[in-house]
Amino acid sequence: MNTVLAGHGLVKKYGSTTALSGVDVEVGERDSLAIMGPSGSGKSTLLHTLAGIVRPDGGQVLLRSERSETGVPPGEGWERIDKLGENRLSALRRKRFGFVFQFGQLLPELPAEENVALPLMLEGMPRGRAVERARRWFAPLGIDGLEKRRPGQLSGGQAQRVAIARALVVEPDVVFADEPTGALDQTTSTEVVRLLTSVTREQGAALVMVTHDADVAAHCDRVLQVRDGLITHYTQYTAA
Ligand SMILES: Nc1ncnc2c1ncn2[C@@H]1O[C@H](COP(=O)(O)OP(=O)(O)OP(=O)(O)O)[C@@H](O)[C@H]1O
Repeated sequence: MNTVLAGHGLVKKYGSTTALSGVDVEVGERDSLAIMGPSGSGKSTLLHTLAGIVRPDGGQVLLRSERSETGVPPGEGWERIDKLGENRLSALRRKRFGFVFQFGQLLPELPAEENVALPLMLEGMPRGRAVERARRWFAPLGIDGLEKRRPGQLSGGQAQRVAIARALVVEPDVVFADEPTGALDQTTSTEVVRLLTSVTREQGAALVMVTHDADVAAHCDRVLQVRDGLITHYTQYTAA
């Protein structure tokens, strides 16, 4: 596996609650990892720690450095993202990570194409170019023709596809998905997770997904079970 993101010995405490008790986890290019476990077991804390949203109390989060033009990572090859200052961390999150949540969290007043273009505009790309780039994602995600619709005019499954397009538009190294199918029926959920895993893989990105649904998790290469802040089980579906 060509590792892109790794957490080593991750510990996170909230007062007297230990949400993570020393977790080791890695994801690689084109790799998809599902995180499962009972409510309160530490799944979201693990995803947020890997994504640089929650800072761990112990351990390290390492992200492979961006490749230079020669293809060789500069410096030592890894960024300790748990040690970065807030400004660098949020810039890195915008550029190198994509996020999909349970409810797409699309901006209701903007048409779908502008919702997808938003991360590019935040990076300073002019609106016209960003929207043109955003439109390219609609056909691969099976939502062409819906570019001008506002989120309120989309079904739950269509809105999640727009959210997936928005996560991928920056060509991130890692896509984080927190219960991306939690609000969808079984059939739509299967369609959405199939797209999420296949398009992420085609982009060469890694996928880290929290889900309660074993059928959804089975679309990932590996499934990790968390209980009381510890990994209790790994299932490998395909050779990494
Ligand atoms: N911001 C916080 N402040 C205090 N305690 C927290 C905070 N976030 C999480 N916790 C606690 O840490 C533990 C792990 O929470 P986490 O949200 O990671 O679990 P989860 O497995 O994602 O749960 P669920 O499936 O219910 O979303 C729980 O006991 C939770 O109450």
